[in-house]
Amino acid sequence: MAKEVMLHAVGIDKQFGPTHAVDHVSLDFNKGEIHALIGENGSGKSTFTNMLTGIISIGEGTFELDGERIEPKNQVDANHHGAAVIVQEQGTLDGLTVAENMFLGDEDQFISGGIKNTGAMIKKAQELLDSYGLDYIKAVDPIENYNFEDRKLVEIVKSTWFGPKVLVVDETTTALSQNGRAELFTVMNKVREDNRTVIFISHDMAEVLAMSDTISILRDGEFIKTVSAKDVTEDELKTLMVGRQMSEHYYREDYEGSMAGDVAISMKDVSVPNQLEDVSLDLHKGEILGIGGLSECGMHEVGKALFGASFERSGEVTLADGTSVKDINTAINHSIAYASKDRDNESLLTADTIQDNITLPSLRKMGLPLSKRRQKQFANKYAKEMSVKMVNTDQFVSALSGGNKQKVVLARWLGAESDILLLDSPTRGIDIKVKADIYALLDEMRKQGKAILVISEEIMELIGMCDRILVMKDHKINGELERSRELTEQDLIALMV
Ligand SMILES: Nc1ncnc2c1ncn2[C@@H]1O[C@H](COP(=O)(O)OP(=O)(O)OP(=O)(O)O)[C@@H](O)[C@H]1O
Repeated sequence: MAKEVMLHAVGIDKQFGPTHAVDHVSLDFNKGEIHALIGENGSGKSTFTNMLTGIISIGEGTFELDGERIEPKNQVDANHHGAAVIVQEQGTLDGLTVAENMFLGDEDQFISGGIKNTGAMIKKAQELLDSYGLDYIKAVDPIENYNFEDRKLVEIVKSTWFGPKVLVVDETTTALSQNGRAELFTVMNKVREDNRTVIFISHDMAEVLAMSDTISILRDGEFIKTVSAKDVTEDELKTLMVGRQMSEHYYREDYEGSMAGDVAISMKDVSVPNQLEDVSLDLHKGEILGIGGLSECGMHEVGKALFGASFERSGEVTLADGTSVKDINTAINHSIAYASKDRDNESLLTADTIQDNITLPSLRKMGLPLSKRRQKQFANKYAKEMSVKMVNTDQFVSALSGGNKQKVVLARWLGAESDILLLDSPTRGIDIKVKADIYALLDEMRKQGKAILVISEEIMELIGMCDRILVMKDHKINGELERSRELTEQDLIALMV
């Protein structure tokens, strides 16, 4: 039976100054399907869907949703027309409760006689959270009480409870752990079963093939092709995205024992309330140490604790020379790099330029007086090394695509020539081509004797890149696995649950 079209996009176009982000794209999305939109970083995926969901205005072209032409003025307006989005970065606002975030712009339903019935709003929000199995999240709490993943789960409820006709899931999976992903996939499948539509943006080709019915490819803002998921392989998709054949190599290929040297940094009996309980570990020079686990296991706090960025930390973090790392300043002064999972809030100065972001921890090294020309050369060198897709380094970081922001974070620490790298979700939102480059870079740094910690939700990344993997459960280390050809996803999962 021929499928009915849910969303008919004709000649959709957007330019940002010299950047032609979306170039006259015409595309149909059917009812009852999960339709993946794939392409390299900066290929225009988010710009296309942001026009549909009211985050930015439409440059040119028309969207017809279920027979109605829509031109959303903002996200709330888009919701009212049946288009919703779960964004790549933080989609909830500080300073509001969970309930207020869920009904932001839609509070009218709780107002009668000019008075807002807050109790009714909290009750409805809690009922919705409970119905998604998220009863541990309290509608009445300030949203700041919750971590990045929980806030994403709130956003999933916020974006779907009213049954949107089209739901955009923009590179959300990599912000979630295994159980968070399962929750998201349940929601996506439900949208499909209800004969509505999901537009699914992801850089994980295995996930794209497993989840979607149809796949459309964008390259440099242009529409390339739509294929049926059952007729295409991962390699064919990669070739379509990149425009040339990709090499087979991806992860490290050596399995002959680790080259690990002396301990570079260690943590002993470190506890952080509700996050870590008596965690001890050694990170050696010349090794990549992986940390994995399910959400709430505390793994993201390990990076923060080592970087001196935890609140209320007890226990010791010590460098090889005996220095105790108690705060961020000490960490930076001793050449420690840290990339947070919450990129926009904790890793980047989004209101500053690419140059400022890249040079920040290296300014002292450049010496006084600070030469503008040197700073520019420095930023250019490392932005180029990470293939940041940009107009130039004077561009604001806020104007970059998600994956390109992540490249700026990595360019900064590459430039700082840090000896210890603490990388939380280092390839989050990064396309396959750059991912391969980052893996090669990590391997090179390891060979140079740098100590590298990789905290990751990507089990294959941990298996493929790490010399050792510590698996966490309930805020403690639950087991250690050595690098081996025989290691499987199941070995890690068994220690996570
Ligand atoms: N507000 C903006 N101002 C200037 N340029 C922008 C802006 N938003 C996006 N761009 C540019 O438009 C292009 C497309 O970006 P977009 O975010 O749509 O890519 P994407 O395919 O979603 O990438 P990613 O996979 O990294 O999320 C990029 O070159 C980006 O730098």
